Amino acid sequence: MTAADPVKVMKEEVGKAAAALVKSNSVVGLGTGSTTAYAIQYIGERLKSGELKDIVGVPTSFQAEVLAKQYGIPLTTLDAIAHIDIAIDGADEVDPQKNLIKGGGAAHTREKVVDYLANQFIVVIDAGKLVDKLGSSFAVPVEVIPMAMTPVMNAIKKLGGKPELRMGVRKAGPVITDQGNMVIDVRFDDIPDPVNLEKTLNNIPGVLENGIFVNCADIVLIGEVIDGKPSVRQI
Ligand SMILES: O=C(CO)[C@H](O)[C@H](O)COP(=O)(O)O
Repeated sequence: MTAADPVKVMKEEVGKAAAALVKSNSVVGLGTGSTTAYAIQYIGERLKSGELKDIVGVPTSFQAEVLAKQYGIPLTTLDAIAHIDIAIDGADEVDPQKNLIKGGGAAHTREKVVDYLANQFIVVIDAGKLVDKLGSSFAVPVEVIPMAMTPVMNAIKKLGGKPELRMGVRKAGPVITDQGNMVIDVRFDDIPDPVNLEKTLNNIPGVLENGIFVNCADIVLIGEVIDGKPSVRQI
């Protein structure tokens, strides 16, 4: 028998813990990525068992929509609801102030809309996503409308960033977002002020949204494996 992948174990454990926080009669923002996929699965299982009743989901991506349908979670849109009670979403980096870099799945634009609207935003990560400073291990994803690609890249270089167009895997050419745009991944040697960088990037004409999320996460659930046993702690 092969040993279970510890990162997968952490993701499942933390996804399950987040799903347990969802209450009946609520509107739930459904995030994107492999960790949130477990939360969606367990929300679906709680619905199926009757433990959870009358919830509707707001998906943050095509992936979340497909998974929600697969696990029997009814869906709605932002036009049909007055608020979102809770959103569950992953992250690529989390700093001690609970600022995030998101967008590893190129879904950060819709994720930002849904996660910021939620009364409670729960971030689900494995312990490897914790960093002292944002940008230490992950580039900042920036969604750009295709005709503005070159001027946006030039503007980013002037800010000291190193931009790289995200390319598809098992697809020739760039990654195309759910909105039909492209993603530039930007490495910064240092991000001393994430609040300011988020605004500065979004002010470049042609940028739709970037993956820095500040002052937004309420709870971060962290999946860990300690002495071979999976556990979840929160900050
Ligand atoms: O921001 C995201 C997608 O745009 C994801 O939430 C983030 O990339 C984390 O993904 P995973 O849980 O697969 O590590």
